Amino acid sequence: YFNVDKQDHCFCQLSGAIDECSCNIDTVDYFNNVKIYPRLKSLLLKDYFRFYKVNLKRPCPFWIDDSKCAMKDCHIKPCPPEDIPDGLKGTEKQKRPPAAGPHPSKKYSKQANEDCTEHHELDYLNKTISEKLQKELQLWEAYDDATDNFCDIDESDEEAEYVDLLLNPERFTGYSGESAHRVWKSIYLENCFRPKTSFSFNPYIQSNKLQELCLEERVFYRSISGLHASINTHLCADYLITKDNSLGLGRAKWGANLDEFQKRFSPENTNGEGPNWLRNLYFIYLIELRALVKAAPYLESEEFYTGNESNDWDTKMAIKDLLSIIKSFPDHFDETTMFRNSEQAQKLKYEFKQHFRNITRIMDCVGCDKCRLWGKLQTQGLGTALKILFSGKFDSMTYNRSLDSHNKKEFQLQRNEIVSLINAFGRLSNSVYKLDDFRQMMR
Ligand SMILES: Cc1cc2nc3c(=O)[nH]c(=O)nc-3n(C[C@H](O)[C@H](O)[C@H](O)COP(=O)(O)OP(=O)(O)OC[C@H]3O[C@@H](n4cnc5c(N)ncnc54)[C@H](O)[C@@H]3O)c2cc1C
Repeated sequence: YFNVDKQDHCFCQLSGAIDECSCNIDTVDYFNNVKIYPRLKSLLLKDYFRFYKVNLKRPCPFWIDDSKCAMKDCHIKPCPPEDIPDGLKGTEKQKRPPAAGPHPSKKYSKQANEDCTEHHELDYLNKTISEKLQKELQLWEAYDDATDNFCDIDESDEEAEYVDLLLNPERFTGYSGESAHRVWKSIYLENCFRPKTSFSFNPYIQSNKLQELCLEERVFYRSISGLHASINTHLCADYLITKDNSLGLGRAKWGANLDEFQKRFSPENTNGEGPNWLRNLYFIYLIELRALVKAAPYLESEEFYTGNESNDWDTKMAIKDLLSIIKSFPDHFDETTMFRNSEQAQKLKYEFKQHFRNITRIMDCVGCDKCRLWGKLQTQGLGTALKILFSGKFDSMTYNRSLDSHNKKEFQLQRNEIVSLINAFGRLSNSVYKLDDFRQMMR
């Protein structure tokens, strides 16, 4: 009578409070499945969010990747130019922020000083700025923006192309083996903070060692592990069911694969870790949810321009509606407990950012185009969320204040950052929703 069905193991440990947060799994399940998921599902069909600009040809900066994806379906179909809304073609004029090198002020400070010495009347505060200096200031601003970023931004990269995300859904691709493991290994081994007593021969981190890490380090690990859990949930939820190759992939049958899900997440198959990984999925969900509420004043004033007035208006209204629901969530993640004041905290924040940037670069080593596309999009989305939470630029926004153009400029997010943020959150929302399907299938 008390025997818990063995099949239910992935879920019986998945209840109660979410680590580092004050809310629990059931609250998120209900909030997501009933309120967020249906809204995001229709929002992500809109043109503004559908086209993502990305360079999938960047070589892996860390090793030579000679992998081949196991399936033909790994390939990406880039968008024919005529399918891209006119308004989006115009965004290419945005400038790529200079890559972090020496601060431009170093390069320009001598010149700037020379300009200033011309105005030496003692009390006179000259507020005019020469055209030349204005250009320099813009460059400084762009530099500051670039150093706030948690990712390298592809948008203005000359080789970047628009990809229609609806034509290239994230699902099972067969990408696995040495190449996939090398990417995950390198993420956990070199780019996640590691507990001191973790075994050097095991690149993966055991959950019972996490208490050896400080809060910020745990947050970093849980976010990455949550992203990994989300990717693997998707490949189980949208699996190639019909293996008959004669059907051709266009006509193949896709659907949920419960065995695959249990293989990846049941405690028996994962040394007890599966439920912790799923818990981390809820954690990253809360991180991105909080970022959205923090950036709400900015997003509410965004035009979502694609050149089609009525579509753009619908998108704007759908975003407002989504954000009003997100604001009603009772128990948001509290990022103010992180990176508190001390000099050491600043150093930690710097490391956090560097580690994360490295992870976004590792995405260029993913040896399957479709996985690379979604890997890049989701890490950029998470990077944008972290920038919103920790750059300090979004701290002083209040919900009631509509942003004037000056304010807006100060908090500038590029189109691709917005697209990746909402799509990445859409992926997490979809994973939480799909977990419920698996839960039902096990009953
Ligand atoms: C960026 C990226 C994107 C991918 N996208 C896709 C895709 O769209 N479709 C597709 O079919 N495949 C995709 N893959 C491949 C997929 O994630 C797996 O790597 C592959 O299916 C092999 O799975 P595996 O069981 O060997 O374990 P992997 O998922 O490769 O995991 C390796 C090891 O990591 C540990 N681990 C597993 N999950 C977690 C977690 N959540 N948290 C912490 N540690 C964990 C375990 O010890 C495991 O043995 C992607 C891989 C990468 C790197």
